[in-house]
Amino acid sequence: MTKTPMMEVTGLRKAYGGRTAVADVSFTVAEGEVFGILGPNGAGKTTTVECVEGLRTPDAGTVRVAGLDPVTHHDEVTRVLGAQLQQSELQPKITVREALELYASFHERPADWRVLAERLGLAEGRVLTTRFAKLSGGQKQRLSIALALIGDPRAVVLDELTTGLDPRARRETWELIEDVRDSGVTVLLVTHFMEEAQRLCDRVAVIDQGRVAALDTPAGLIRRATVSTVISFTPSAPLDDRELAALPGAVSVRTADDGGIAIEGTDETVNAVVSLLARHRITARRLRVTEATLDDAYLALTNGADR
Ligand SMILES: Nc1ncnc2c1ncn2[C@@H]1O[C@H](COP(=O)(O)OP(=O)(O)OP(=O)(O)O)[C@@H](O)[C@H]1O
Repeated sequence: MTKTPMMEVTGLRKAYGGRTAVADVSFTVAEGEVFGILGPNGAGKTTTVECVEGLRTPDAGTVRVAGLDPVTHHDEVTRVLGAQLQQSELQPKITVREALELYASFHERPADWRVLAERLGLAEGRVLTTRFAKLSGGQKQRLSIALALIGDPRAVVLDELTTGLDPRARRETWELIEDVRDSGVTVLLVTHFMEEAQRLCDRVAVIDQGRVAALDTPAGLIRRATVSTVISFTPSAPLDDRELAALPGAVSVRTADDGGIAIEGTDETVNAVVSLLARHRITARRLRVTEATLDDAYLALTNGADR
């Protein structure tokens, strides 16, 4: 028997007035997965997850969360799916402890807020008695994750969680998301950051102009975008360009005025270059191998532009 997916979005369409925000989006998220939604500004990411949360009604297509329609079964879906609050939903004067207690009281079977506060580093020092307005950016994000998890949900939506955080707070937040995943909670993660998607997500949907431009594992997206590996070095003696161009997987060979060579190819080409150099007893200075990253794949898939 196949398991019901945690989330299933099929042919989703949503327009605001005459303006189409989501034209055609489909994806399935399995239980326990960290699924990323990546895309330029205005691509339709937030609209998509708001439809998953039941905050917006699709114009066409279907959305299911644990098999339920989030609009018609809103209460049941709220028990399954935790969502972050918009910061504006919290009073500036509410303390961390009050916010945790208040939001726990909204749920029939809430998680123990003290355990959550401990897990998310909100129980240290005076954080629990600090007012929301006085928290640092990283602490606000941790509270936001805690409030998303307070109903003890099976899945959670995290939208642009690390935007505006410094690199250290961002890395700490990534560790928290990894903890959430390790506790078995499914994560739907909206992000602008390639590094974040590459590190955290099992699969990623790249959304561009309201459509899924590609859906794969981060490694699969990199392969699919046919961006390649570049091997560059300066040989101790001249090499024949034609011999380099004939190496397995080599796509192009460029020689700079200073004798530096850059070969675009694959992992296979890297090995072939090393053997060729050994055969000719040539040493390589400044040898570098630049692997394609999800950044390259993303730019290739979305034509590079933030709109
Ligand atoms: N409430 C709304 N009313 C009118 N237009 C909207 C509304 N919300 C979003 N839009 C428009 O719909 C399109 C998609 O927006 P959406 O917020 O879903 O994209 P996004 O990918 O999340 O973008 P960002 O990364 O900038 O948050 C954009 O052109 C946006 O201006």
